Amino acid sequence: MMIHTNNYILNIKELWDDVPEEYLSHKERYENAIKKAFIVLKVLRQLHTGNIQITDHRTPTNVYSIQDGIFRNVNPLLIHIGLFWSTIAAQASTEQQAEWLQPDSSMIGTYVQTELGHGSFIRGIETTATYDSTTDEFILHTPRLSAYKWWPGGLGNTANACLVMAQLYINGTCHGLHIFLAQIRDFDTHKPLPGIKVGEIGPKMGFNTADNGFLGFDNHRIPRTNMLMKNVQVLRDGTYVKPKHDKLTYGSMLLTRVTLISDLAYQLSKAATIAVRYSAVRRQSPIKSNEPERQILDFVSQQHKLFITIASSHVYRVVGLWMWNSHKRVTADIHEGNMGQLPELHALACCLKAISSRDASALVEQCRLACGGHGYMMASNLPQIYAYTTAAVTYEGEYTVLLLQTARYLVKFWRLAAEHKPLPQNFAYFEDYIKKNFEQWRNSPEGIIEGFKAIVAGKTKAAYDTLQCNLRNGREFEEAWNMASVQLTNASEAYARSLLCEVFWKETVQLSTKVSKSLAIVLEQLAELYLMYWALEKHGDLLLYSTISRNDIEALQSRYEELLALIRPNAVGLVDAFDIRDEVLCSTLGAYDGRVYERMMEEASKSPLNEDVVNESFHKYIRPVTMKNKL
Ligand SMILES: CCCCCCCCCC/C=C\CCCCC/C=C/C(=O)SCCNC(=O)CCNC(=O)[C@H](O)C(C)(C)COP(=O)(O)OP(=O)(O)OC[C@H]1O[C@@H](n2cnc3c(N)ncnc32)[C@H](O)[C@@H]1OP(=O)(O)O
Ligand SMILES: Cc1cc2nc3c(=O)[nH]c(=O)nc-3n(C[C@H](O)[C@H](O)[C@H](O)COP(=O)(O)OP(=O)(O)OC[C@H]3O[C@@H](n4cnc5c(N)ncnc54)[C@H](O)[C@@H]3O)c2cc1C
Repeated sequence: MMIHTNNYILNIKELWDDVPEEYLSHKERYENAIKKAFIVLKVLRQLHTGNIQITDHRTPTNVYSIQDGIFRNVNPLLIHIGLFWSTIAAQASTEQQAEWLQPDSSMIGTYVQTELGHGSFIRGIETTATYDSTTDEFILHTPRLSAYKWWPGGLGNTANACLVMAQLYINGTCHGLHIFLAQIRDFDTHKPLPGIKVGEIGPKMGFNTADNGFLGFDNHRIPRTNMLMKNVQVLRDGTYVKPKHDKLTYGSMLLTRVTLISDLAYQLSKAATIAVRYSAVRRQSPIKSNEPERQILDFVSQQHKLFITIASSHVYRVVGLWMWNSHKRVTADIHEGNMGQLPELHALACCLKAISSRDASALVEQCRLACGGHGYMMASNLPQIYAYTTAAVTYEGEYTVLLLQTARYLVKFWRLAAEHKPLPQNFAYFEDYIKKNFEQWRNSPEGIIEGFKAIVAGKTKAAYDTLQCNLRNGREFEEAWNMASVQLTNASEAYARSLLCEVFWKETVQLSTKVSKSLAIVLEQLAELYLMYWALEKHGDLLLYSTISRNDIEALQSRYEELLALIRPNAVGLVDAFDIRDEVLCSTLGAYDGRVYERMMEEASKSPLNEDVVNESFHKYIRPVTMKNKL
């Protein structure tokens, strides 16, 4: 069968709610979401097996993006689809993949890593997998409360299998963290298997249909062949065959961090679409007293809040794709046994995941605030987008922890520079900074990119010098590192921003040669706006570390304001171009037809509190008090 994915899914009636999700209980929400999740899974399986074929050439991304409308919250099978499958595909041996990756598999899985006691510091994970050579099995065990797995999506009620991260023990020796496939529920009855304690962790700020769960093992046995063995093996006699790189086990986190950048770009484009369309419909106060009230989008301060969100969505889409391609390249190298590029990819993924999630949540919130009171309504969908987006600052590597990973990488290169050792081309600017080869400031995108590099060099130097000073004062390295950690994260953040500016600008300039002249102009305006915005935000750093002057900053401010005016006529067109359907936006404020007030009234009429003209609580609680006072 040939289908158009969007039309096909939009026509599956059971996927679309009559009652808004907010009015359901925690339990009803899950049950509603899981019903839909299995309809979506069926479509994905049909696409995978070729039983249905698409005419719109964009799946599974298509299915992925439309699911935001179907669930409004989160697909409880997100981790099954996004992490369980992909981890098996990346880390299981060919034989294991052939067995486990069957399209008609009974396994519904999840990725079980974090524990009550440890999330960031995964070497501290306490769950053990002890090899028993007499039975050729691993014994999974949760030694204490803090070792209970806590958080995995889909674990609470849905999954019957999982990939568990545990400390591998063979003959009393700990070989560190490894991944094991464990069945946790009976495939037929869905009851937890003996030795398994599993449940759901309760309501959260968002992700309330994600079915996050807890899990404990009481000496639960699994076959030896259930350890993921592509990169590392345990042989029948208990011989341990080491991986080529000891962080290959962390590959799923690396991949998800890369993928997340594009997902956050998409969340930003949703928030921008809602806020810009609303700002074109909403009129509030005239600009000149004798004129009619203006669209709020005409207020320059409103443009300042919103156009950076449009631009940032483009930045993260471009940089997300750039990282995706790097990941593909590095993975191919790793297959050939070459691990050389892995540290760089890890360092880039860490800081870009950290900054993209932090930017996205701040900008989504900015869009919500830009919609005034109406942005506070759940029916605007901005609170849900915010709750979803802000979670990404924490999961898959917490913000500060990831920035500190990138800082390790920067400090290594600074040390080389300080010792006058050869540097890779992309860090040649460290040497320039040390030699005080400062470029004359240029008020142009290229000039700003150079300025940002000077900030990276300056902040890395400051952090490095503090580190050295702490060491000279007798501190141990880890303590000295901790004492310098504010400066180290600042250096990492600056590095991420310089990468974002450079990659976005270069990719835009390249893209501009391939599109129409009029489109190229708008794309370059957006890219320039992004660079100017951040140069102005960071003007203090530029004054400290580059050759910028006060006059240059004033000129940047004027150009920035000019760009806001140039982008204004295209603002609605730019968000329309994100091409997000109303069914996915789920917003009274952001629908294509602009019927904001009508939709708000229609949504309000769905409130159960409007079902009775007089709510029964009046008779129970209000009237006895108010009538008594009258007497
Ligand atoms: C309809 C269907 C469509 C389906 C589409 C799916 C699309 C998916 C899109 C995604 C969208 C949404 C996803 C939502 C999912 C939410 C689910 C969330 C899941 C999770 O959160 S899982 C748990 C994640 N946990 C973490 O991330 C923990 C963070 N901590 C760590 O990663 C590490 O511990 C660390 C990075 C802090 C390092 O710790 P440690 O072991 O102590 O190491 P160090 O001593 O610091 O470093 C040692 C050296 O190793 C290097 N290193 C570390 N990590 C890596 C790595 N991953 N790769 C390579 N190298 C690594 C480190 O740099 C050090 O090197 P050095 O010594 O400096 O040379
Ligand atoms: C919505 C959601 C979904 C999730 N889904 C999953 C899942 O499917 N599977 C799974 O396994 N996990 C999942 N997680 C767990 C998630 O990966 C962890 O919460 C995350 O890695 C952060 O770890 P933590 O909670 O232990 O925070 P902590 O590490 O305790 O962080 C708390 C504070 O301590 C600071 N801190 C910690 N260590 C350091 C350090 N070394 N230096 C400086 N500061 C430090 C942090 O910066 C932070 O400010 C999910 C979490 C959320 C919120």
